Amino acid sequence: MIDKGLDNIYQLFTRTRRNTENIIKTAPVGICITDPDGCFEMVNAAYCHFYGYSEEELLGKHFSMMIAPADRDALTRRHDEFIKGDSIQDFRQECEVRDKQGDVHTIIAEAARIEGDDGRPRQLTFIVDITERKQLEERLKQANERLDHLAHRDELTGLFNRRAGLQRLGEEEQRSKRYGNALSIAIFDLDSFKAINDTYGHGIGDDVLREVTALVGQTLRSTDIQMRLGGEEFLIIMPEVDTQAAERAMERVCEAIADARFTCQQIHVTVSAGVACYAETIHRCILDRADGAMYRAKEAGGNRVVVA
Ligand SMILES: Nc1nc2c(ncn2[C@@H]2O[C@H](COP(=O)(O)OP(=O)(O)OP(=O)(O)O)[C@@H](O)[C@H]2O)c(=O)[nH]1
Repeated sequence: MIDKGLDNIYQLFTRTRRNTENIIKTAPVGICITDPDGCFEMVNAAYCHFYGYSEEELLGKHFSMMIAPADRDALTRRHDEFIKGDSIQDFRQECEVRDKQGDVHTIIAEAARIEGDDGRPRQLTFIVDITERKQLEERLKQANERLDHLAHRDELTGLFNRRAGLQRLGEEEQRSKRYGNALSIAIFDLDSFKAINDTYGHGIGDDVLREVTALVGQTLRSTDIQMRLGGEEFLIIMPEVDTQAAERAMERVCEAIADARFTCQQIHVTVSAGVACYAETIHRCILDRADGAMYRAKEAGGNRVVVA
């Protein structure tokens, strides 16, 4: 009677062990066990299939053979600390790995510390392939960046477009009002640009716009923001710059442009600029004041700066 009971328990124990082994073998996720030195002690079929190695090729080898070189040292250290440490019982990490063919995949590795039959700790790791999800995320990110670029940037010059520029101006005006910082703007426009288009063609006209704005960007401070209002008219926002400094900056811009020659046609270009400073007490919009000053610069013959 007693023997029969023990026999049943033994059968149950054997069946449970077989079931556990079968679950690990047939699990659709890659599972491995690494010893305290980081060498494979067990790999299941999904693990071997994912990496393209046979079980014999993996057992006894160090797990870092699959890790991308850039992550290898950090993950080996992490494995060793995880095996040694007693505070962290499990961890989850995203990393890049390479299969036998050299193809790169992104995986999420989730690990738990278990005790081996020799009483020493082991790392039990489950891996999930997230390569497709990562690629999709990357494509989505690029598409969003492109959309963002199209919505806020001028295609020809790469500068902020009118909508983004005016929004930025509104933000800078609010900041100036709140903190009492100086804020100047300048509007500049290429003189007789129509004649350039008419003489050299629209394509060269486009090149002139690109090259002139690039030169203006180099002449300004990195904190100044240049944007295209439309056509050959541009706005520069100069946060924390007073009227005199803004006037000097625009005179430098005018000079730099007049001294340069643009495109393969060596075209001489001049600009007219109007400068205005933000002041709460003046109710006329800063943009209109700069625009008015710019037209006075044009009327006075161009290639000059007028302060509103
Ligand atoms: N190539 C090119 N030309 C443009 C672009 N946008 C506007 N234009 C041209 O810019 C010229 C602007 O002409 P006007 O408004 O008469 O100005 P202007 O000839 O510079 O004369 P002033 O401003 O009085 O000095 C027109 O010929 C437009 O076709 C562009 O993106 N590329």
